[in-house]
Amino acid sequence: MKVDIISIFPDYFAPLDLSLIGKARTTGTLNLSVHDLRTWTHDVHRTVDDSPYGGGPGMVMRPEPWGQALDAVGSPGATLVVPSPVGKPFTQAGAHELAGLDHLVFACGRYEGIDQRVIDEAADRMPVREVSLGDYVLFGGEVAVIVILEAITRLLPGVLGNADSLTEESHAAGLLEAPVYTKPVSWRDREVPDVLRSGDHGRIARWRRDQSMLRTLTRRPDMWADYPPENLDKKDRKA
Ligand SMILES: Oc1ccccc1-c1ccno1
Repeated sequence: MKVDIISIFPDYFAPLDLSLIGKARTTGTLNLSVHDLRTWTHDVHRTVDDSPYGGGPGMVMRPEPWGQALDAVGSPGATLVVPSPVGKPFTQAGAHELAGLDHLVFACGRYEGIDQRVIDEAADRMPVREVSLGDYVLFGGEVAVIVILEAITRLLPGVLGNADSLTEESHAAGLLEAPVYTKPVSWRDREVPDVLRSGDHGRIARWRRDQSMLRTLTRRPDMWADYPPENLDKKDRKA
């Protein structure tokens, strides 16, 4: 997968040299390039913002640098991803959708945002996805891109050592994952549930499923409401 990130703070992405994303870059699974938006400014001050038409607080990112940056970085198969407070909520399903694409271009907005014409003009020549990480406001899109890119990269073939992790994790099957335990069996007078030490794999699987459903029902009633009833055994329907 080819990924380009455009930002006025390219150094924000130094962490993407680390851990499994760094390994994905080394192996070629992820072909990642980070670009400084100011590359496409031509004034002595390398200006990327200006005051908003109609007045109001703060500054707006100018369209010219963004237009030239997207011209330079884009490709016929590119999808523009713009983290934004007004975007569609980003979900695991969205991560899977983006992970299946060939080329992602991430635009990191700052200040009060990017001139709307940049998004509109881009949408005339490529798919555009405005995505929100949640109902809160950040300084800019850089942190959101790191989150989105991590969610995508772990879905790419060969990145996770054990692909089974992807099928049992939270949100993978529409449920929150069950609690996990490891050694020691007793810690500060708290014991690992006996069922997990029983060796009875059928019983363990049932216990984990029950725990997943209970967690989802109690912590995410919104997810529980969407959980397909056909996925529930008769025993569960009474829950
Ligand atoms: O608050 C933001 C500012 C810039 C870019 C993205 C965001 C945001 C907030 C929530 N999800 O994305």
